[in-house]
Amino acid sequence: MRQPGSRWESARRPRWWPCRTSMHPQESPMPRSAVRSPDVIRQARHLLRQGTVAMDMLDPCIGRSWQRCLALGVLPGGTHEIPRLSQTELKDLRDSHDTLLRLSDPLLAALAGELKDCQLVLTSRDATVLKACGRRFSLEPRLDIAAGIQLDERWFGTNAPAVAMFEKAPVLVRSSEHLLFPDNPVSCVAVPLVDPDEHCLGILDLTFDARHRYPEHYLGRLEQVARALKRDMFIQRHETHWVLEIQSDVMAFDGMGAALLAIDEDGVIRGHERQTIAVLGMEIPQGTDIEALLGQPWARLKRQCRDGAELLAIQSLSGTRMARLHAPRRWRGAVAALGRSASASVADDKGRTRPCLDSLVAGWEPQQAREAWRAVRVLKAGLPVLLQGPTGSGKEALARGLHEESGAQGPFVGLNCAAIPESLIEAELFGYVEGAFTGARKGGYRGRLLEANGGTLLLDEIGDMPLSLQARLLRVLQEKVVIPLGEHREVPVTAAIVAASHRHLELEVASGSFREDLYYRLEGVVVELPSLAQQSSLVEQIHELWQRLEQQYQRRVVLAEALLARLAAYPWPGNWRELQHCLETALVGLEPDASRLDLEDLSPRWQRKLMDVTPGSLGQSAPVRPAAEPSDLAIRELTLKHMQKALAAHGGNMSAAARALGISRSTLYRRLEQACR
Ligand SMILES: Nc1ncnc2c1ncn2[C@@H]1O[C@H](COP(=O)(O)OP(=O)(O)OP(=O)(O)O)[C@@H](O)[C@H]1O
Repeated sequence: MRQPGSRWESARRPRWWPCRTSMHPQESPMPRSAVRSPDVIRQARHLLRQGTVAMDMLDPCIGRSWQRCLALGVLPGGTHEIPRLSQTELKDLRDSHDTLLRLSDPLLAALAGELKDCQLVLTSRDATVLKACGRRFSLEPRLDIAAGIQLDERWFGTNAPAVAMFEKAPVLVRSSEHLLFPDNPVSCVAVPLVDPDEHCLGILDLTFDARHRYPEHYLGRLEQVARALKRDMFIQRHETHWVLEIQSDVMAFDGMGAALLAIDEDGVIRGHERQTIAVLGMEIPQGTDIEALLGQPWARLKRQCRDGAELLAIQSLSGTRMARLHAPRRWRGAVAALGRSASASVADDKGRTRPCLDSLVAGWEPQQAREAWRAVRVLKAGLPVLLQGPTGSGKEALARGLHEESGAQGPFVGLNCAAIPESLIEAELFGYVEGAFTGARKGGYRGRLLEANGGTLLLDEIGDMPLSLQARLLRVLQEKVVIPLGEHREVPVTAAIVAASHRHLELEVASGSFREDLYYRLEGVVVELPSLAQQSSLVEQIHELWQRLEQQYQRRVVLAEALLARLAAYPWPGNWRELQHCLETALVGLEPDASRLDLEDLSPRWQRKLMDVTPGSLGQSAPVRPAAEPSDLAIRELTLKHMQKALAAHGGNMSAAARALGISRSTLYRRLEQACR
């Protein structure tokens, strides 16, 4: 384990230039401005040919690299081949760096989209290229930087990933400092990527035109990415905890010098990142109470986070600090990462995020939404509710939302009455004892009703339940007891029942296929789910769904405005299911490095469908949804969302966000101002 203060702890060093880690006053008596100038480096190369590394003329980390190369006999003028891994070796290497590749993917995709004129290179811990994307500079073929090439100094001489690996610090290598290839017109910056324990995972490198005047900006951007990766890993490691990210400085919002604390539900600190001690200027023993540290009620901080006030001002020993509270995964949705309320969605056990009740009813008429909230209260009181709506309108999603909102401690259990043969529904629902019938499981089966005890049972497509079972179900609802098949005694049922159907049950009653008495028992609260075409804020809803998908697939992709407008104008006959399928396939089918989704990126079938619908023709294509006409307000909302998203994706950097949106910085300012008016 490395000690605090080791060179991996890049975020603790002051941000000055050049090569802050390796600069040592005694080593470089020349004025700082002179070191690294092309003339001085030329003189140093001249001396190198005579076997001397002129440390006083070079940036110290470059000087050390030249010394290593000299000792290895790697000298300018060589034309040898540079080793590359075979496909099998490369696959093995990539497999052994799986975590790095997976976690860095969304960050690199965003960076590649932002820095189009650069080449972005991710290497292994020993500087072998795992992945290269972005611009390709036309260098000699043997220098072509592609996956599998080994950038070890033994072959490649001085280069940024290898120097960063040795120095364990961010580095800049200017074109003429590349020992073997001084005439290549590219400079490079590289940073080590480390995990929260300061273990090196790999190196991130950016190669760019040597004429660029401010290479340190590139280095700063890479440091931000390295920091974000480390933070994401910490948060992921503590996914059941709250993570409080405290900025080192009240004015700093880039997260570079932040302290990270993992806190449990009761406010007890369960872990912290190494640099936290330095940032807060104090030891933090495990088990410390966060309230004692901050002098602020923990419950209030959590509430603020749930209410969406993610950026918090907190008091610490050294004064006011800005902090960000990340909710545990149970609460966290994609939106949380992008600066919205953390309670808009919940994650299921497969890591997919699901909308919560608030967000499910966001586009509904107020009266319909009120019924959904009434249903929560009714369920809490132990009475059944009925959900009715067209296929794909989200009945099951709503049932889950009601269950979560009701605060039930037991599980959510579903039974689709249309999906199981009539002969099996009875056993599935009511359970049975061992030997109750031929083929009964050894030990019997509790049945879904009892499995859901203390929680919620969704009886989906209840209109398909056989009439004979409807009578038994009615008894369960009235008496709150069940008699499993082959059993003689009654077993209490404490599950709340949600029934759902796409059929109009009142009509089914009239036609005799649904029992009238059961219908009356269920119709106390009927929530009618609107079709997607009847919902008002479709733009917003598509946005939220997109963010959830981004979270699920760990990608950051901007949805082009023109495409979003078309999606919002499409009538979606298959409702949420169709919309979700369209967006999900679009996202997973997108090139791994793409950072934006346009109409042209969709499958030809979807392109054709969406081409036929324009926001202008919306009135004709979806007459039932006049509210979805892209009003000024909707367009303003859409624009604001897009800009906010781009800003969040680029850590608040206006220039980078403007570039990603394809507009100038001043236009971005102007549009933000207009949208917020
Ligand atoms: N408000 C919503 N926001 C985003 N996705 C939703 C929403 N509602 C439903 N979905 C998604 O749409 C799909 C269909 O939803 P669900 O199964 O709940 O519909 P349903 O009405 O029960 O369908 P069916 O009548 O065919 O059983 C699911 O993948 C669900 O996650």
